[in-house]
Amino acid sequence: MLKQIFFPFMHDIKQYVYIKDIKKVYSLLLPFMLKERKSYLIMLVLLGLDIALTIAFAWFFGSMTDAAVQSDFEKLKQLVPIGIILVVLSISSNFLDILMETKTRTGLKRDLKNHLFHHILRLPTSKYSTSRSGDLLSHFSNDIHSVDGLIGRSLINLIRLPIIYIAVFIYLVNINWELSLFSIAVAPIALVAGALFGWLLRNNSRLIHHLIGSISNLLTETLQGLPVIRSFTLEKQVYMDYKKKNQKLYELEMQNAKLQGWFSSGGQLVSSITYLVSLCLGAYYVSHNIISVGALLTFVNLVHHLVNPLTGLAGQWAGFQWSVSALERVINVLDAPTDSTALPTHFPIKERSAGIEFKGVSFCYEKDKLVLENIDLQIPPGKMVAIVGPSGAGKSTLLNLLQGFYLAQKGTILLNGKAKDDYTLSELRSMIAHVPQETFLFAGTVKDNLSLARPGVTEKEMIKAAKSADIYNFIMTLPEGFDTEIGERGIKLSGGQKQRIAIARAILKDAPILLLDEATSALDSKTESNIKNALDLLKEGRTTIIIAHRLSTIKKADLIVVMDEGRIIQMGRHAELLLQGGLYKQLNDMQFFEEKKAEVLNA
Ligand SMILES: Nc1ncnc2c1ncn2[C@@H]1O[C@H](COP(=O)(O)OP(=O)(O)OP(=O)(O)O)[C@@H](O)[C@H]1O
Repeated sequence: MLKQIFFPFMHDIKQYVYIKDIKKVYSLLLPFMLKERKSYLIMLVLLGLDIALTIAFAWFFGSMTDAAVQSDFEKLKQLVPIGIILVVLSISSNFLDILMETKTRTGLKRDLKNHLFHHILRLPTSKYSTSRSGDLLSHFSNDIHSVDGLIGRSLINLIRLPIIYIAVFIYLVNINWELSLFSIAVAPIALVAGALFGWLLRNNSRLIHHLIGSISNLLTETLQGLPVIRSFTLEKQVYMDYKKKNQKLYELEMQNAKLQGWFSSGGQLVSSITYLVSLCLGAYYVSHNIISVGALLTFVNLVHHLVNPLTGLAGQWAGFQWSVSALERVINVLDAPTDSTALPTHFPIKERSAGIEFKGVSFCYEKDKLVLENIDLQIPPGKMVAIVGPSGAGKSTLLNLLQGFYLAQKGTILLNGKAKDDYTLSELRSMIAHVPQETFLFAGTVKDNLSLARPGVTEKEMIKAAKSADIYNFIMTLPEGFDTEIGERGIKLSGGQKQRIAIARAILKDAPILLLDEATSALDSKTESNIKNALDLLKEGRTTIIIAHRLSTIKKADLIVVMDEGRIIQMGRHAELLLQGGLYKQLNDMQFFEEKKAEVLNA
């Protein structure tokens, strides 16, 4: 209550100083700073030396002037070597300071980037579906680079400026206390102006960092979706959008520049007035023999160290705010819980196959929107199960849960009788080879993409897998065979060729569980039947779950599971299900009719 009466602005001040945010950013930075503690220690020693040198130089100029005015050549001779020592010390400490500062700053940013990348790689799939890759990229390209205001020179300056202020003030009081008191009269003005400036700049900085993220999103999405942009003639629209955002960024940056300009000019005005008035007052004191000419020179030399720390400190504060607002965005990502503490890596699996069991599994991506409802499914080791059903029935979601991309809200999934969550992510994912609906190939050669399957894939194994996936002959027609570059995301290949390379990659993984999600959807019937034998061979002994819309490909499955609206509505073998009637028979009849129609039309 008393606090409210006597300090009614306390709440605002707290908000304005952002102690909580500063604590938060430094609790993130501290371990990285501690790693660079040796360099920081050297910088602190150099800081002490710098302060001593500042005062020593001022004293030196004053003494030289007095000796010159008094024609004291003996004193001048004594002062020259001191001057040389001061210059050598200053140059050496400056060199070492630049080296140490760069080392801490770049070393810390390197470690922070590694830490962020390590964290992003472990984020759950659900987090990726709510983040945009452009935003994530801008954390590396912009936000971490903006952290300079919290580390390195800026941090040392935040310590240096108040110390130099006090040291210089004490030294000046010894020369003339009236002059010194006048010189610090501007302190409150400079502090208030600096703080206000810092606050304005922080708000602006937030907007700029956010906008840079948004521009990065637009660029990545444009480059990834170029074919769509071209076919829908969206070039002009995208360009206008980009231009608008770029203009906004320009305006915000100009606003920042204006703020800095105003502040810097204000600072200059204050320091010039202080400087001039001290000079006039000093000249008056010299003319009345109160101080010597040398003392006046020392005073004038040092007085800007009384004004500059105040404006300088506020300038550092502004840089500090810029960095805090950038790091806040990084902290938002780092605050998100991860799937595992270690990065998943290849784990050698001995088993040839594995039993899978879904026990009362229910799942929703978004709250209260059930996508899977009470799924009970048992797949003995080495068996092949096909999942069919209309689009959106939840078939791929079942595979997502099995691979631990998402966690079921209810029920358990067992692998070889052991709960899926009791396996490490390395063990779980090494047990499964997955050919997803959308093939993703990396930029690089065919060989690069195939060797991702597992460590130590041999050339012989690669050729065998390529033959099984019916892609070997095609690879041999490429200019450099397996060493041919296939472009970003495999852009130089057709959909079917990409899919066959993905199948070859899954074959090479040699995992006990094989998941094929519409793995042959982009293939023509002839190619599909060519690789059918290979897939049959591959399935042998392994537990296979296959999602297919073309029912002809799954007739031989040990079990066919029919899904609709997140539930299993039918289960059995092909013939049994046809006898049962229901959705499976409807789907089958529809496809039979379509195939017949196509045959008649082609005849
Ligand atoms: N990441 C996600 N976030 C939110 N909802 C999702 C997500 N992925 C899928 N869904 C929703 O979950 C439901 C089931 O999707 P799923 O991909 O499992 O269907 P599917 O049976 O495999 O369909 P298709 O045969 O078309 O591939 C759909 O309604 C879909 O909109």
